[in-house]
Amino acid sequence: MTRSAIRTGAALNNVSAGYARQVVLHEVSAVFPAGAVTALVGANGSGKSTALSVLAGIVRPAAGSVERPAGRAALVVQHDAVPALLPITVRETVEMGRWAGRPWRRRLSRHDRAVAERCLTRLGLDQIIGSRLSALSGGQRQRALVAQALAQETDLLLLDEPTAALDVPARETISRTLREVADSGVTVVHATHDLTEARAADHCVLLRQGRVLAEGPPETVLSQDNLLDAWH
Ligand SMILES: Nc1ncnc2c1ncn2[C@@H]1O[C@H](COP(=O)(O)OP(=O)(O)OP(=O)(O)O)[C@@H](O)[C@H]1O
Repeated sequence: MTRSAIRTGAALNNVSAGYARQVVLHEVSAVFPAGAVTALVGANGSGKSTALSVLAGIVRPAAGSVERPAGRAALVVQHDAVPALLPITVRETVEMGRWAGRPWRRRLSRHDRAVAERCLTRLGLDQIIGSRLSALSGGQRQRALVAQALAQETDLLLLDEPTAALDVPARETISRTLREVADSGVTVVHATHDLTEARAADHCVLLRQGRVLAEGPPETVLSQDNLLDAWH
């Protein structure tokens, strides 16, 4: 993606943010292009999840500003952060995506159900729609969570290590879906430790100890020197 082709989908402008006892992000500025997949890369604790939470509006910056599309963002947290014993089925999990931001107890429309159905199929979940979330493997659960996020039909899709510890087919299903969603105009941002995946992104933001070490095309951002810097 050339600089001139970049249309901003979301951006952090000089953002400092963190938690009660700790500032995690220090004056972070980064652009997340619309209609593109951005990989957020960095060592453990470098602030990737915190940056996603700031973009999602869950963590409020102590300083700086956040640009994002109007409406809610969909955030897919790491699947082991979701209580495995939630007594709901795969279908219910995905349909919950249609409840997001709506009045409580409003019935799902035919359109809502059709959208959920499409998302279930897209993530290859047709055979297990009636299964309890608690009965699924990590990869199946992750695909259900991605389908739930897609069902929200947002312009900003954020995912925290969506393919970590998944087998190759599950990883490919999710990566292909993220690509298709970005091609439809959505701003997709995923945190990843997988450099192959990061290199397949359109844009890359490399964090080191809560600061942006490099931003731009993956082939330049993920240079040997930058990677050494980021991990030391
Ligand atoms: N909810 C929270 N409350 C307090 N501190 C937190 C919280 N979430 C993260 N932190 C702290 O913020 C720092 C950055 O963590 P963060 O999860 O953003 O990094 P990360 O790059 O996503 O790490 P990883 O690759 O391990 O997932 C860490 O020191 C962590 O302990």
